[in-house]
Amino acid sequence: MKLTITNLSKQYRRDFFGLKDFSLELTPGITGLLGPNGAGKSTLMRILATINQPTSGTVLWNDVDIVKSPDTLRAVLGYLPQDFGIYPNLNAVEFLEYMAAIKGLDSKAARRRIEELLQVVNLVEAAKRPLGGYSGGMKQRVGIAQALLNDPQLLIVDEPTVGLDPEERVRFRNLLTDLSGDRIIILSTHIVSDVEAAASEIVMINRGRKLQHAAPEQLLTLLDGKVWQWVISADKLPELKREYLVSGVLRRENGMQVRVVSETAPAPQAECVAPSLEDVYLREVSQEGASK
Ligand SMILES: Nc1ncnc2c1ncn2[C@@H]1O[C@H](COP(=O)(O)OP(=O)(O)OP(=O)(O)O)[C@@H](O)[C@H]1O
Repeated sequence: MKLTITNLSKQYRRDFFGLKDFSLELTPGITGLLGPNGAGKSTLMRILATINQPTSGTVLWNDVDIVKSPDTLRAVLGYLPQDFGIYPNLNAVEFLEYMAAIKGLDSKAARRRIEELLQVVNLVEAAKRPLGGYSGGMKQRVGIAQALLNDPQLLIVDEPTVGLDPEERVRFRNLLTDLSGDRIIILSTHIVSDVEAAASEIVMINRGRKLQHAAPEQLLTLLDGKVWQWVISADKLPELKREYLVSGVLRRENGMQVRVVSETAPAPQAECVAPSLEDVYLREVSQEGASK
């Protein structure tokens, strides 16, 4: 089972590409697609979900071209789009039955699958309540349930934690981890903590281009010996930000504890600390365009 993306580009205007020369090979497990707003994440996911067509490049699902033969992938695809709309007057069972019918599932098999899925997403008790009264997290769990109706081999979830409170976000992350098994899951987000625990591989993207693709622990090694921490007085912060990439600031009793990414010690009292994925992400996004 593999998804092979080669030199994929999507041109929106004469001088603007939403995605540019993007190549990637994915195998089972969770891949976190991490990038700021407007980076090109949805553009990529909509092409992979066979909703949009690329301007150039290819996507192969087990060596079959998904642009020429979209149905091969559609049969085994689950997709939770960013702007997933629910029907507020339907309850979860009615909604899932409706989605199963759209997907062409046999109604008896669908009923069994819906019962199973309501357990998986922990919505058995709320199953007969109208979706309009659900919390953000519950709506996203119904969204995942509809994406899982056909037991997909490729599951694409686009910014699923937007609008969720911290507890719901953790619950949703755990749910995805439980689902990983023998399928390819692509999870897009601009929030580092959404992917650092769950994803076995992370792809960083900005301005339509791939910046990095590696396991989280490999990415951390990029900044070994390059993250520094010390305390400064608050009035020195603007100057520090002009000169260095400041990846974190914490208020302390004796001033501001700053975290800085720098090749060499930025101050005599700066202590070298272990890099975080957030440091790597900020460095990649800020360095992009500059020479590395
Ligand atoms: N249909 C379109 N026509 C023109 N430009 C578009 C279109 N769709 C997206 N874009 C632009 O392409 C770029 C990438 O957008 P995309 O939605 O893929 O980013 P994203 O990483 O998913 O960010 P967000 O989370 O903010 O949606 C953005 O600059 C966006 O404005």
